[in-house]
Amino acid sequence: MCNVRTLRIDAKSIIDFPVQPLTVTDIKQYLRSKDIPFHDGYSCLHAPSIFLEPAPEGSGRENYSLFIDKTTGQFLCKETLVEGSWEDLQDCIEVMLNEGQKSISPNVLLGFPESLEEQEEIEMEMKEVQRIWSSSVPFSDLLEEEVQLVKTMFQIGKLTNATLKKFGVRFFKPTKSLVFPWFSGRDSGLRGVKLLSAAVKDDGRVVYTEATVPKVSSYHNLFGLPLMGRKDGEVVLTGREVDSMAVSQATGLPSLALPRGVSCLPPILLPYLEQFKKVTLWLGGDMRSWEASKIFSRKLGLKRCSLIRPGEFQPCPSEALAQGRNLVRIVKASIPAAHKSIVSFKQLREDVYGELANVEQVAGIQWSRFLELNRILKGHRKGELTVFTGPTGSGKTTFISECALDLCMQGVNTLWGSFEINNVRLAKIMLTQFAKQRLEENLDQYDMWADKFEDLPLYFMTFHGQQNIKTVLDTMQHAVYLYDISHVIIDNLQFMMGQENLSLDKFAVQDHIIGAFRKFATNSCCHVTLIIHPRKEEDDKELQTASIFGTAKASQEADNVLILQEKKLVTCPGRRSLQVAKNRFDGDVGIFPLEFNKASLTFTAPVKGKQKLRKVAVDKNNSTEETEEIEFKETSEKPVKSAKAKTKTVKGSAAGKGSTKGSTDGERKNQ
Ligand SMILES: Nc1ncnc2c1ncn2[C@@H]1O[C@H](COP(=O)(O)OP(=O)(O)OP(=O)(O)O)[C@@H](O)[C@H]1O
Repeated sequence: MCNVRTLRIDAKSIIDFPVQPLTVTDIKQYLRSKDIPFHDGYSCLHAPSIFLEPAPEGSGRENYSLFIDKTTGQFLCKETLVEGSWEDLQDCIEVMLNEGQKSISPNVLLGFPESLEEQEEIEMEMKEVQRIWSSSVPFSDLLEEEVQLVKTMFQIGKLTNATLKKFGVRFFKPTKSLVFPWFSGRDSGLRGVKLLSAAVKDDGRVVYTEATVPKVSSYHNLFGLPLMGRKDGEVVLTGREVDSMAVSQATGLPSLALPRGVSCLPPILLPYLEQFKKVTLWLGGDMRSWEASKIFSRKLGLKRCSLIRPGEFQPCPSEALAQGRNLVRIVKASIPAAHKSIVSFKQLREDVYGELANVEQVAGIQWSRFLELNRILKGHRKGELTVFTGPTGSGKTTFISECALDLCMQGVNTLWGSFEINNVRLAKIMLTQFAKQRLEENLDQYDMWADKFEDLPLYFMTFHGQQNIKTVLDTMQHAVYLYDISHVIIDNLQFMMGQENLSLDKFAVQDHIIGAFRKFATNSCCHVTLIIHPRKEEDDKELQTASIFGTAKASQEADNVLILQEKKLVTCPGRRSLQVAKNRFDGDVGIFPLEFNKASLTFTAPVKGKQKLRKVAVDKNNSTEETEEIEFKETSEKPVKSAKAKTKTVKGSAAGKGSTKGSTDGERKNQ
């Protein structure tokens, strides 16, 4: 039944996914068959909550607080905060109707027992949230010089104290962090905090780091939510808390910040955005934000979304405020997200300009371990299809694993379809490459590396062996919706061949499958890397594009063709090189040698000596004993580089080992 899971190999990390994908028609038909009224919203259907006593008939107070995601069927009752899968909801409705009731207690699902370990973790996290919050200081309690210093540090000099107060922002002295609270929309209870810290690097750059409690995978704060009025019909969605405050202060418009910026829009947040007839996405000032805003607007419903195109005069909101720009005018100049399929150059002209003016960003994410790939391919771009081949057993999986890991460590949300080797083996390879050392010999470091590894936006399909292409594509689509996946790796294509129509010849089947992946990559704005075996060649011959198994379709459809070349030299048996045989982006092709390191399974240099944990500097004067154990992610330079700070004393705080289950965005939290 379930096809996607995160690394943590336990039942809770599996997402319910029906083999037959759900359609909105199925959901509507079911609700109608049970006489449950509903409205058709933007991303969700709205129905009266079955978890609340129904309002007296004719009172007009019917509470449509149950939101059912039109794509997944996942539901959330905004009043009781009960949430769960479509199957859970159906079960609840059946039980309710069987008992002849008009509502059902939220405890049916709320009471779903978490494991003892999970309960303890949640409790510990909540204590940590409270501890940080109560030892943080409201801006009104800081001396004016301190306020100015903090504002300078975070480049928010133009934000007024009144705005900071309105959004409930505080300052946590021990780590010199801004504290953004996560208040539940329902009862204003504190559910979490995000800490933003600034540090000056040796070269004078200021690097901002973020930490959340609870851990980022279960931190679902739409910052600013308690300030929304029931009647507000318009919102400006930003990628950072400081941006939302800038928009709110300068325009007076309601504004919300996404918890993880441009990296994803978890569907669990969609119900909270249903009330807005107009959503303006102003996610930042670079091309990545622009791409993300186009992708997110699909989830939100294109028709109600307008996008702010980044540019010299339209930076991110906080920068616009700092530069004294007119934010009202920028919001007014936003462009509708809904586009016609035929466009004139007039409509494209700004896009073309954007590409010309931002050559580096358009080239995609840069590999940090494979500089030669950057030189030839220029970067990793969304929506492309890469075909990768190489002799049997030459190290294709091992190489692609490191290549994908490199991108994932930089915030590329990644989904693996490993049909040949199981996920535990694959994760072991990746973890070894991540740690750049043989962990078998350093088991004492396992937890430290596994904790960091778990924070990567990395997901695995649980398929093994031969699979049907439609099921695989449906699962990929589902994962793109849930996790904003932007890179899927399929290892390998041959595992999709066996299930197809046997009356067709195998080349036709393969062509059909390649066509389907191509279409998926383009339509979902997701990079697909497809491993295909080569046809049988003589052993000592180098492979070429024409050596890819099947017809020429694979290389025609691919944007990039990569070949792992193996030189059978007696003197140097492990010698491999990577050939870029096709590059549709700018045509550059080339080949470069790879050095394989058997201990770290990497094709790049392993670390020398023992790995050291990075420490986050603390203010000695202010450091209470429990100040350091907070996990930070750098946000300014490399978006998802996680460095964990270790504590002197505190046990079991949020960043400690196993502090939060690797819970997934789509999972039921049973709050
Ligand atoms: N450059 C290399 N030199 C020597 N051994 C390597 C090299 N790269 C990978 N290996 C080792 O070779 C084995 C096979 O690697 P891998 O599974 O990545 O190959 P593959 O090409 O994906 O295989 P298949 O063709 O079966 O799909 C692994 O044990 C791996 O550690």
